[in-house]
Amino acid sequence: MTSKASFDFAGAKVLVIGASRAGIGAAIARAFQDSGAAVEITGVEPECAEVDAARFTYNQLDVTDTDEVYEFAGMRDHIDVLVNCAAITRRGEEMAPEFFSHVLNVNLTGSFRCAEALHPALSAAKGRVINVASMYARFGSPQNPAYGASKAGVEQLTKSLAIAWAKDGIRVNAIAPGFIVTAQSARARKDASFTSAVEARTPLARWGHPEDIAGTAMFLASDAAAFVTGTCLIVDGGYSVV
Ligand SMILES: NC(=O)C1=CN([C@@H]2O[C@H](COP(=O)(O)OP(=O)(O)OC[C@H]3O[C@@H](n4cnc5c(N)ncnc54)[C@H](O)[C@@H]3O)[C@@H](O)[C@H]2O)C=CC1
Ligand SMILES: O=C(O)C(=O)C[C@H](O)C(=O)CO
Repeated sequence: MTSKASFDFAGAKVLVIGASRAGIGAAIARAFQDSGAAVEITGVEPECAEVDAARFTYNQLDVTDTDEVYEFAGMRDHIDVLVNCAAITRRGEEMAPEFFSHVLNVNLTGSFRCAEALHPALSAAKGRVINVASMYARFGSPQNPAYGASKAGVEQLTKSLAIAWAKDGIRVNAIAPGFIVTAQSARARKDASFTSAVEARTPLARWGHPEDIAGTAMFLASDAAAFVTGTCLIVDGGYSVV
C-alpha cells in the first residue's frame, strides 16, 4: 500500500527512530521520503532486513543506551522532524518487574533520551517532534500494563516538551494509533478471538495498516499544523469512541 498523504518536505531532514521493521516507523519514513525529505532511520537490530535498506540511511541505535544516543545526536546539527517510534511490548509477561522496567526504559525514557539529546539539532531547525504513543495510553490492558503506562507517559511527556520547547520554535505532538498489523502486534493477533473482537468493535471494521498512520505524522510535521502543539491525535478507525 502506498501513502495516501501528499505534502512537500523537499530539503527537510527527517529522522525516524524505530523504523527497522516493516511497521509504522518504516511507513512514516517512506511517506516523508516520497514527499522529498532526506530520511534517516534507526533500529535496535544490526541491519534493517525488512525495510528497503537501499532507500534509507540506516543506523543501529539502542535507545536505552544513553552514551550511544548522545553520541549519535552529537553528530547531527540540524533535524527538521524527529519521529520517536521505537517501542516494545512483552504482552502477557509485563507483570514481571524486570520486563516492566525494561519496557518503560525503551518506550518512555528512550523517547525522552532521543528528544533531549537531539534538542540542539531540533532548535537549529525550529523542528517538530512526533512521539508515537498508543491507544493504550488511555485504555487499561491487563496484558500490557508496562506498555500502557509507558505510552501514557509518552503522551504526558509530549505536553511537557511542547511547553518547554515552544520558545525554541519546536512543536511537539503525539499520535495514538489503534490496533495496527505489524510485528509488534503479532502476539496479540495470534489470539483469533482478540483479533475478531477488535474488528467487531472498530467502526471502520478492520485493523489498521502502518500506512494509515503516516499521513497523520506528515500533517503534524507540516505547516498545516503550525498552531498544533502538545496534542495527541488518535488514529484508530473509531475504536475508542464506541
Ligand atoms: N502495532 C500496533 O498495533 C501499534 C503500535 N504502536 C506504536 O507504534 C510504534 C511502532 O511500532 P510497530 O511498527 O508496531 O512495531 P515494530 O516492532 O515494527 O517496530 C518497533 C521498532 O522499535 C525498535 N526498537 C525496539 N527496541 C529498541 C531499542 N531498545 N532501541 C532502539 N530501537 C528499538 C525496533 O528496532 C523497531 O524498529 C511503537 O512505538 C508502538 O508502540 C502504537 C499503537 C499500536
Ligand atoms: O496488545 C498488544 O499486544 C499490542 O501489540 C497492541 C499495540 O501495540 C497497541 O499499542 C494498540 O494500540
